[in-house]
Amino acid sequence: MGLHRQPTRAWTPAYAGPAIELQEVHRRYGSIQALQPTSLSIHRGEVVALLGPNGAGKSTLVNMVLGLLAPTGGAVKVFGQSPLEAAHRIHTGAMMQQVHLAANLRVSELVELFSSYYPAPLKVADTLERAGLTALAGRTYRQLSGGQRQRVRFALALCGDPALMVMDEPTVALDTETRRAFWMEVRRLVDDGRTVLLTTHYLEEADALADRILVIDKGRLVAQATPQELKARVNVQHVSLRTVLSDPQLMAVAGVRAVRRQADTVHLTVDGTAVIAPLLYALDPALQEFTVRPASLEDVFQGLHAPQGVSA
Ligand SMILES: Nc1ncnc2c1ncn2[C@@H]1O[C@H](COP(=O)(O)OP(=O)(O)OP(=O)(O)O)[C@@H](O)[C@H]1O
Repeated sequence: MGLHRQPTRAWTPAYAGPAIELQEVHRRYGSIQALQPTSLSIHRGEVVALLGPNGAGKSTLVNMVLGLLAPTGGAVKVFGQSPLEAAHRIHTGAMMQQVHLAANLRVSELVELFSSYYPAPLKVADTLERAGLTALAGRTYRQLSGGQRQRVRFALALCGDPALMVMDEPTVALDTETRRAFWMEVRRLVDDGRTVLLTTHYLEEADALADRILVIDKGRLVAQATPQELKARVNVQHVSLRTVLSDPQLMAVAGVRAVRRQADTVHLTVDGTAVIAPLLYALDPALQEFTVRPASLEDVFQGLHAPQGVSA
């Protein structure tokens, strides 16, 4: 309902500058340059998604923001302080992929325990509610499913009432419904001025959540844009079908940019805004196995590396 939400502003750091600032930050592991020199600024109250494939450098960047990893060079500032100092001052909450928690403790006990580490935690009942754990409060951690455990990790990151929430692939194994509920909760985090930095493989997630998407590939920041700007750059959809139509006939259909065949299936790259099904059915009423897939992360990278867009 939101009516009972408290304006929990006691944590707001006095510093008025950006929540996160990276200046020429880079990180090397031996001969591997995991992150090229990168400069960026994340403002307070912003939700920023770090999007990129496996090994792109997302966790490296996030770990440096959390002070878990030192940069090889450059400066990281969180609320104008060193990341460790910011974490120490309880400005930062971290939801990481791997955490080991006492399996025999109940959910409510875990939240109480973690809350006790902080000087001004949220009320345990509020934390449970915001993480969707109220009904599971009496279960032990051992009894929880993977998705439910993820919600516990979210609760433990939130319970200290941080100004900045950093989340590494927070929804990776969640079903669609739980993922959407989680997105709403993240939007709620920023309602009262929190800043959110999260990593994801899912374009859809970045689209639903982020004010700004940072695309990272092979350790390089290759784009910074709003979801709208990014999608406009990859304005394609993918259509598959079985049809008697020839390649020239398909290419002549409005919106079709490219045709590719794989065994009996035809794959079309189509303008993102085109409504193509009626046109194809008019030409081949017997067509089969028509499926549409929206633009993927793959397309984002293709679009970024080929500014002219997809061509036949
Ligand atoms: N401790 C380490 N020692 C050596 N190389 C590492 C180490 N950690 C990461 N790397 C390398 O640095 C690069 C970036 O890794 P990073 O974990 O930041 O990527 P990521 O974008 O988070 O990937 P994923 O989506 O798979 O989690 C990769 O090439 C990875 O193999």
